Amino acid sequence: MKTLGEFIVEKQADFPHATGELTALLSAIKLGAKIIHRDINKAGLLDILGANGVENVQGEQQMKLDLYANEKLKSALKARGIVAGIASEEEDEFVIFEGFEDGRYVVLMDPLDGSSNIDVNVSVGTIFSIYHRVTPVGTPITEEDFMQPGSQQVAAGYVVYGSSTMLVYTTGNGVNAFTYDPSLGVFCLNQERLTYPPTGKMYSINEGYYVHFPIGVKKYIKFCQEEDEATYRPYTSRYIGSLVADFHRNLLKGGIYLYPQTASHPKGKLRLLYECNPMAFLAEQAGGKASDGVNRILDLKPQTIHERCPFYVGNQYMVEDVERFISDNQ
Ligand SMILES: O=P(O)(O)OC[C@H]1O[C@](O)(COP(=O)(O)O)[C@@H](O)[C@@H]1O
Ligand SMILES: [Mg+2]
Ligand SMILES: [Mg+2]
Repeated sequence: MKTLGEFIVEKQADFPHATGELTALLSAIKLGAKIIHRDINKAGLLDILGANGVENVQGEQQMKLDLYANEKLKSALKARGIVAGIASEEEDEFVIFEGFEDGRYVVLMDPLDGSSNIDVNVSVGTIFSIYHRVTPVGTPITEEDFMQPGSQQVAAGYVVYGSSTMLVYTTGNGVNAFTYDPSLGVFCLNQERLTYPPTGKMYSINEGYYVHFPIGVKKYIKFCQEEDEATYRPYTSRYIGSLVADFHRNLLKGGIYLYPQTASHPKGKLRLLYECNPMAFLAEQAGGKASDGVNRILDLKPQTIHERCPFYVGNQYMVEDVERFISDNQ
């Protein structure tokens, strides 16, 4: 058995100039994940279930669980002194860690993904994305540090709080997956260099918005439902409604996740910086592909912290199929 801590330190040895900072940063995320795991598992007992996720954690002030996750991750990251600031789904603006201008990293995160699923005991997640800052170390960070294309990510990953809690991450050298053992308090390696299976049989999309999808996506959905033995169609439809959980299942079983433009979200719902980019990095590292329907996600140049984009991610050939349907039906 190998723990996540041991694994990270072992991998650090592959980089002779490594300072240990990224190792410490990943440890901070690991700690944040353990805290969130603990409190999500007690959600019912702590009376934090409710229509809009309003909760009262540990007898303290009322806050939503995703805000609580945000605070826990933020303080775990800040305590290490190596992160100069963060951007988060739960923060309107990026946050400067005062006094930590020497930090070389910035972190972007979705502290609790799919949080509406908490109320019904369905898997949720945490997503993180790590960059080297582009402004000089020693100065306050600026928005520029967060407006980097996803191709510049140093590391990215997610934690899925499911029937077990798993942490899956990449530093650009393959995807590694760890399962949390709560009795020991450690994440244990269970798959190194994880890749998509060669064939995918699942498609994941909220078909409730079908009438508003671009025509190419509508035709792709019909394609998924047609019978064709050679290409394993019809595919199976699976949609949890937590990006992390849907992505994780498709990574293990093979499949595609789609979130196109809809009437309520004309640019797509998912956020480029802390949902699409980290998942795209993982997907590519696992031999898959991520696209906005036309462009590679990791090549997009962000304009604002919370910007959204259409998202298609999964087995490479499946993403290419949907891209073809989109381009043929412009
Ligand atoms: O309910 P919809 O429209 O299908 O949206 C589901 C998507 O929205 C999200 O919940 C957005 O994430 P947050 O819960 O972090 O806001 C994704 O996890 C998920 O894939
Ligand atoms: Mg989310
Ligand atoms: Mg969220």
